Order: sequence, then C-alpha cells, then structure tokens
Amino acid sequence: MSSPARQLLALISTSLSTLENTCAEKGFNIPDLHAAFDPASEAFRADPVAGEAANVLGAAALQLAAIFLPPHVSLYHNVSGYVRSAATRVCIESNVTEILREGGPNGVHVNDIAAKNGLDPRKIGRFLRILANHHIYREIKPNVFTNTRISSMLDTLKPTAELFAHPEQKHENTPGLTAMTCHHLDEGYKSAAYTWETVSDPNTTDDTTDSPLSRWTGRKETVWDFYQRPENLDKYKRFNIGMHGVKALQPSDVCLKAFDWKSLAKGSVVVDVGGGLGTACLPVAREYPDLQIIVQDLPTVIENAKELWQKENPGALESGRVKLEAHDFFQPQPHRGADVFLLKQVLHDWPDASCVPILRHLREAASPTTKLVIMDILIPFACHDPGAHLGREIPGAVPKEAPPPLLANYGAVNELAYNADLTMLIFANAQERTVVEMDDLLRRTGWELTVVHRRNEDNTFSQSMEAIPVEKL
Ligand SMILES: C[S@@+](CC[C@H](N)C(=O)[O-])C[C@H]1O[C@@H](n2cnc3c(N)ncnc32)[C@H](O)[C@@H]1O
Repeated sequence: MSSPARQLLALISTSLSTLENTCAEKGFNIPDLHAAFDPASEAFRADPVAGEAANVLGAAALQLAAIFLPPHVSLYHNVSGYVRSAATRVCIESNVTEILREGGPNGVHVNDIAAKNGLDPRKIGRFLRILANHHIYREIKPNVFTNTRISSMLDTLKPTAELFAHPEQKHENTPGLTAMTCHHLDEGYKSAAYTWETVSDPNTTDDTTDSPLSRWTGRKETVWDFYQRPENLDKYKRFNIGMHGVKALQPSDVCLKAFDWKSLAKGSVVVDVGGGLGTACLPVAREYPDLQIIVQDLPTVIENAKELWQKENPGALESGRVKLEAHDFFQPQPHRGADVFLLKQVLHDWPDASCVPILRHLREAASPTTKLVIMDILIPFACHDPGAHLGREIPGAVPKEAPPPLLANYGAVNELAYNADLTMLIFANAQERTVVEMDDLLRRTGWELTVVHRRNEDNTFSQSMEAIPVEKL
C-alpha cells in the first residue's frame, strides 16, 4: 500500500489527465490563474466528468498541503483569518481591483494605487502582499501589483472615476459578488468577533435574536430588524444586490434544474416565498412563460425587486404573469392551493423554532397536490455517511463521497457550505441542516421529504429538495 501522499499524488495525476482530455474533447479551457475572471471559464464545471476531476484535484492538493506544510502554518492559516479578511475589505472598499484593471497587464505601483484611492502606499503594499500569497492579486515586480482570476471577481466593472465620484452607488448595477463580499466583511466580520461570547453565555437562548450579530449591535433584534433600521437600509440594499450576485457562485441553471418545472400544467401557480428580488424565478419565468409566478418578500425588498424586474423582464410584470407581493411569511399564506411553494435560502436564515410557523403556514395553504421545493444547502458529515439514520429510502439523501484517502465530503473544496452554516449562526442563530435535521423539521410541520436532487458537479451547494403534504398536520 503506497503512502497517503503517493495516493494523493496519483489522484492528482489521473484527475488532471481526465480534466485535460475532457476539456480538449468538449472545447473547454483549463482556467488560467493570471487571466481576468470570465464566467465562461467556469463552463467546464457543469460537465460531470470535468467537474468531478476538478473537485478531486482540489481536494487532493489541499490535503497534500496539510501533510507537508508545518502544522503551525496550517493552523495560522485559520487563526489569522481575521488578517486576511481585513486586508480583503481594505482592497475592496478602496477599489483596488478596479484600479488594477484600468492599469492593464503591466500592473500598478502602490504609489499610483495610493494616488487614486488616497490610502498610505506603504500600507497598501502590505495588504496586497498577504493576499498575493494566496493568489488573490499578484506582485509582478516589487510593489507593483496586478489582478488574478480570483481578485478580478471583486470587480464592480465600473470606471474608477465613477466609483470615487459616487461611493454610495458602488454596488448598484454591478454583478453583485462584490456587494456580497462587503456584506460578509462588514456586518458579518464584526458580528463573528462575538461568537464565543454568545455561545458560551448560559443566558443565550435558541431564539433568532440571540445571535452574535445582536450581541455586536447590543440590541435584541433579528437580522431583518437590523436591516430595516433606517441607518442600515444601505446595508440591506447591498445585501440584496449581493444575493443576486450569489448566482455567480452557483451554476447559472441552478433554479431551472431545481424542479421539473415542465411537469406543471399551463397556468400553474408558483409562489416564491421570501423570494428576495425574485432572482430564482427570473430564469423560470423566462423559460416557462405559461406559469403564474408570485414573488413574496418584505415591502422594502419588493420595491427593489420591481426595479430589477422592470429591467430584466418588464413584459412579465405588465402581463401580470409575475406578481411582486409584500407578504410576511409568519402570517397565513394568501395563495391557497398553489402548485409550488418555493423556499430558496429562507429556512437556513431561521432556527427551528422560527421555521416551524413558516412551514406550517405553507402546509395550511397547501392542497393535496402542492409541492414544497426547498433550495438550501444540505450539510454532509466530514466522514463516511452510512445513510441509515433516516429510517427510510429517500432518493439522493446520501451525498456522493470522494475517493479515499480524501475526506468523504471533499473537505475544503466544499468550504462554502460550511461557511454558510456558521454565517447563519452568526447572523441569526440559525443554520444549514443535515438531511436528517431537514427531514425532522419537515415531519414536524406536516410535510414529507420525498427526494433530494443533487448535481454531480456540486455536492453541497445547489441541492434542491421536494416535500409533499402529509395527510394530517
Ligand atoms: C437569504 S434571502 C433569500 C432570498 C431569495 N429566496 C433568494 O434566494 O435569492 C432571505 C429573504 O427572506 C426575506 N425575509 C425575511 N423575513 C421575512 C418575512 N418575515 N417575510 C417575508 N420575507 C422575509 C428577506 O428579506 C430576504 O429577501
């Protein structure tokens, strides 16, 4: 039996050959770390063979690094996360990526970056250099930096003149991922600092107001109360732009593949509950114009949603096929007997005690044929999952496991799922759930989990689940 390091090297070698052959055969390019990010460069990941090869490659490379780096370096990679978060926020808020984009391939000296964003050039170099160690930015000559495929994801794509003239509009009409990173690095980062004080306090309850966020703000409030305070409306808007941008992290057809929309009869009613700007339903409305779609959210979000739909699909609003409706999901659901209730990234915002009334209101409004479609992350264990704990066969319940000696869940390749889980704890005392926890929550609210749809190329981030009403509540 060869050593774990040799086994990992063999996985890297075979996976790279598979990836190269598949890309050559199907006309995909292997990503170039030094090229600006282009969504098309991620197309290969939708191919099951290429996507799996890339996951195995990444997981094996990270595990090899864990073997060969001094353990204190690996440990400090995590312990010093605050340093890298601080450096990343400085670069984003001071528009470094956009300055480097305009500077072109020869890079920009820190003095010239400073001349544009007004920061101390000696400090800029230090922030950029620690990020360059992780291939976020590149130091091509001493104190001269340029973008990489990773840092260019932070690009708002706006001219720097516009960003400096109107900083308050930085995120408007942008791809949105930059807004999401600012949301995490601002209110997320500050709240996270209070996690230990929150979880170790015996007076902390399971209520959503007992989160590290509320300990940071010093108010017993939900994350949504926080966002609706007048002084935080700009943060709420930024968060909603960011949610729209999250689609950049997910396969573009994630909502189209979440459910067999074509199985619905003409005129079927789909209610996107807590639908935000209606991002999930935009492609569904385009692809299935015979569906009646209602996007529900809180009033301020619905106002922002109107702007988005006016731009992206004004015809759907004018014809009445799509309605944008203010509705509080803690109140009875007005659309009784809808064909589909969609809950995308909603349940993960709430602890079980709050999910129960949300799900019960939908159950009370359901007809016997209503389907509940949930799009949330299902958290895999970091070990082999024997799958016996559900007590019945649910197709798709057990995730595909990585080949040994990799961690069964592909380890940090799927880090975003575990990040999201703890982000939910930090903002709302909430969580992403394992399939067992989700099954239990649904049973308690009159639903039965019938199937989990998993995409081959993505084990954790874009599953959807279907549930049907059980006879009695
Ligand atoms: C994580 S976002 C998900 C948005 C959308 N489903 C998506 O995936 O793009 C959660 C949404 O729940 C909404 N929300 C929070 N409390 C609500 C309530 N009581 N009633 C309706 N929507 C609410 C928020 O405004 C936010 O848009």
